[in-house]
Amino acid sequence: MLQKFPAFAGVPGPVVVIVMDGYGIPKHDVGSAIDAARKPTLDRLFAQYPNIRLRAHGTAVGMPSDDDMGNSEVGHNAIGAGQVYAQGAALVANAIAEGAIWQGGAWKEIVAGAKAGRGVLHFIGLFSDGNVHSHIDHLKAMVVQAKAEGVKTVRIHALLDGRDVPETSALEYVAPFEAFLRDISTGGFDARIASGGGRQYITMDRYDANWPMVERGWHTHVLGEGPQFANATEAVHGLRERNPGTIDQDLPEFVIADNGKPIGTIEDGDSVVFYNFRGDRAIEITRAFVEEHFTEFDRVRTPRVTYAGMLQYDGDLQLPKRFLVAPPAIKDTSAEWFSKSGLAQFACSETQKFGHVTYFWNGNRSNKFEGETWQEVPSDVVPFEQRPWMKAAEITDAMIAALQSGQYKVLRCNYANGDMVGHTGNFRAATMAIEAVDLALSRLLPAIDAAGGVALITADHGNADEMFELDKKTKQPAQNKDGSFKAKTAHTLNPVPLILYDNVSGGRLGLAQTDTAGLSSIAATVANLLGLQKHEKWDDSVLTVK
Ligand SMILES: O=C(O)[C@@H](CO)OP(=O)(O)O
Ligand SMILES: [Mn+2]
Ligand SMILES: [Mn+2]
Repeated sequence: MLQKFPAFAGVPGPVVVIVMDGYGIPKHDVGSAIDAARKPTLDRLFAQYPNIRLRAHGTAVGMPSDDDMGNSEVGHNAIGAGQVYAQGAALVANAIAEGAIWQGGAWKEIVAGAKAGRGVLHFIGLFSDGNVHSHIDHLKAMVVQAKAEGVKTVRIHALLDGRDVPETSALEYVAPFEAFLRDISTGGFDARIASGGGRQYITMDRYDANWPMVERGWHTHVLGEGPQFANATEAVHGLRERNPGTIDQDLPEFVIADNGKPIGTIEDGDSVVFYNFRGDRAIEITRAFVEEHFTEFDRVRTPRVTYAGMLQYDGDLQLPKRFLVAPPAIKDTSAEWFSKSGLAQFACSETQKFGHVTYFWNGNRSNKFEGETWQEVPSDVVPFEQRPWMKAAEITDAMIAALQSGQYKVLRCNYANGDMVGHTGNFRAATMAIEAVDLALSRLLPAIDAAGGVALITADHGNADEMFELDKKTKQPAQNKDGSFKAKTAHTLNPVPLILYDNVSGGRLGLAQTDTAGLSSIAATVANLLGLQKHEKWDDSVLTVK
């Protein structure tokens, strides 16, 4: 049990944490869909309620450097755990720098597995330096090491990004990498990109939102089915010609073939490394490779392979069993300790962010703690610029019902809009996304008042706050040749707000802006609002009490 907090007995009603995914505090008003949005509720909150800025990127959320933007995994881990752990990006980079990864049993089995079969090692993963799901430098190091250890053939299945990096930057990664592979393919070693496609079109679905994406990925990588090209550079050019205006993340699949024969189908006895370190978009394809009885789609042919994830993606399900680097051991999360303190908790989001408020929140674990209720609102399967309101209204309905039930003392939800629509690069839709969240808040907050509760309104990282690429030199929005601004689809480095919506303490409660205030300050702040002290492992609360 958490101890009583002497300074404050706790609010009479529930404490609600509202995460506005992808809502950063903009530095530039040009290109900020948040500034452009009409948002009377948020404007009123910023004007009338205590609010501070929280660090949500870089080392404040366990990323290797402060040049790394935040993302949902590290953000929700930090919010839920109240602690900052060195995250996958940092753990893998260190394991490679120190060579520990090559000493691990999993890497040895991957190499031995490939050598015992046809000598083929496949790498599947996100092909960029975004450092949200993966980093291309990790892939490069593994290819070099595989050659050094006598693997004969490497085949890479490259998921084009354009979501964590500029929207049409694929060739900046593909062309130099193909040159590198050509250079290293000497002395009987043969390494090539064998297949690929846009990350939002094949393979990298999450939270069971769109299994046909994964099925397309399987057909591409494993079975070698799809439009054929001579190499990946030509594939990107060719797919762009055939799909004008389509940005990298949405490009269709491609297969590299010699004389009509795919060069990289996955066969019995091969080894396969899925080299993303982040789990949400790695779990479904991993299941397709490792599950004996698999019913999500017809695999047609199921090669017997030695499979490893870069990390273990789900600690409860042990998925996958073989992994190259141990994931952060996230312990003593807020949900665990609120549960041990006998508090009933409610978590809600739509499919696209459901795992964020459950699995990431609870330290990459798919099991509930006692007293937790999770509610998923099914997401639409559409390009979200076409429906920027997404499921904000339905999430709000579910939250209001949970509040009215009187059953829950701690509630949390995530509104996906600012992020998912921000990733489309569509400025007008992103302003509507923020307006949808504002409207949702205007309905949710009165229900919190009626329950005698308070809310902490925050975000996990920025996105809609910068919808244009900034020129690297001038730091001003970059322009296309025709004078239009270059759309930006990635997250930002901006801080996020923390607003304390409190109509119950009579002005006793406030928030302290400290230099270290970050997403990991939220768990302790929630505890204090509940009249409890923080767990000793959690970072300090930012609540002030008069
Ligand atoms: O869509 C995703 O996978 C990432 C961006 O790569 O966004 P978020 O971290 O907000 O989930
Ligand atoms: Mn997010
Ligand atoms: Mn995002």
